[in-house]
Amino acid sequence: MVVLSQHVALDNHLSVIPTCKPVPVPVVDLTDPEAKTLIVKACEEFGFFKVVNHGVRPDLMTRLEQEAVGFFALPQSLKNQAGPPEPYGYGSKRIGPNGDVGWIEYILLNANPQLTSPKTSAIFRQTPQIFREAVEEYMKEVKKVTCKVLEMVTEGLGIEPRDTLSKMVRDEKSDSCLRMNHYPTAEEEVEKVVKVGFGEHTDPQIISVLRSNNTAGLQICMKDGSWVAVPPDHSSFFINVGDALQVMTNGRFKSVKHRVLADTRRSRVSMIYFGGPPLSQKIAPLPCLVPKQDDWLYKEFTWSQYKSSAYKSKLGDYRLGLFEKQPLLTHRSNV
Ligand SMILES: C=C1C[C@]23C[C@@]1(O)CC[C@H]2[C@@]12CC[C@H](O)[C@@](C)(C(=O)O1)[C@H]2[C@@H]3C(=O)O
Ligand SMILES: O=C(O)CCC(=O)C(=O)O
Ligand SMILES: [Fe+2]
Repeated sequence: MVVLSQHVALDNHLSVIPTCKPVPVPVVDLTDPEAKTLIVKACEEFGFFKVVNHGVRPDLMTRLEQEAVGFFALPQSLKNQAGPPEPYGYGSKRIGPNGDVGWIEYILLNANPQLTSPKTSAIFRQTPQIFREAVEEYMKEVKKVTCKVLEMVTEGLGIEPRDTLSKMVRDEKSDSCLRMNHYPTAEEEVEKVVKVGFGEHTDPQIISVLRSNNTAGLQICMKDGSWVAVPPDHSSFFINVGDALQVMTNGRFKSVKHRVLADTRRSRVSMIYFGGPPLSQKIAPLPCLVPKQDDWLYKEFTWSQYKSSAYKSKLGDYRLGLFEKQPLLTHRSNV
């Protein structure tokens, strides 16, 4: 694998990074009786894996992709009517509220259909009814995959009841969202060096379920700090462990750092379902995994507290730092 060198500043805001070689990632067949064991192993080792035999119809995935491509092909002035995102709506180049930028345009939607915002309505005003239908149907299906994976996680870890995690996503107040990203093609800046589409970060939620077209670009960070390219596969889902799951497993699962580089020949279109808990949900290490509070690496917080602090952070910040417990001093009687 090519060792990555330092980022190079470009126009003061976009970075360029040399490419790195693709490596195979763990693949889990959801119909395999061993799936839950393989999922736990992948979450411990990588915080990332690919899922096949997930049960979502391919035509549903391609329909949503086509509709998203249709939206991104609209005149800029029309798309801008649905932006800037707050945080839902249409965004271009700017990611989040704190100055992050990327070679990207996107739509961010709340997964709860009752929580529409003016920006979200503007997206659906610009697009045919079939777009809204494709979004709704896709979200229903991808939510099932999310819950199935979470139930395999709890079973694999011996957590009871098995819906301990999935019920947070199934809850009608679950704070899940759907993001559709479009990374236009980008010329090579210098030899083998391309633009950053989405800078390195971890996802805040429980798990993220990603589907993309067959254009490369996604990279994940390994435990030793090296970056590896994930070969795209338009018929599979890629699962990321998010910060909330890292906390609930007391750090046994790692929230995977990842990023997207723009491709030089083809545009990339991805859609990611972020499975999140309700705002009032308390997040802490699960007592059945870590019964003694003294052993908890994190303080308890609500998802609402975590979200507010995440939205004050920059993309690449280590957001869990604020919620880590100070290591206990060993007991000394005469101090
Ligand atoms: C820079 C930011 C964008 C983000 C909110 C944040 O302040 C930090 C976390 C970012 C992230 C990463 C994963 C998802 O794409 C996202 C929707 C999320 O929940 O956290 C984005 C946020 C965003 O784009 O609004
Ligand atoms: O577009 C992708 O492939 C990944 C994007 C991502 O990491 C995100 O939206 O949080
Ligand atoms: Fe992400």
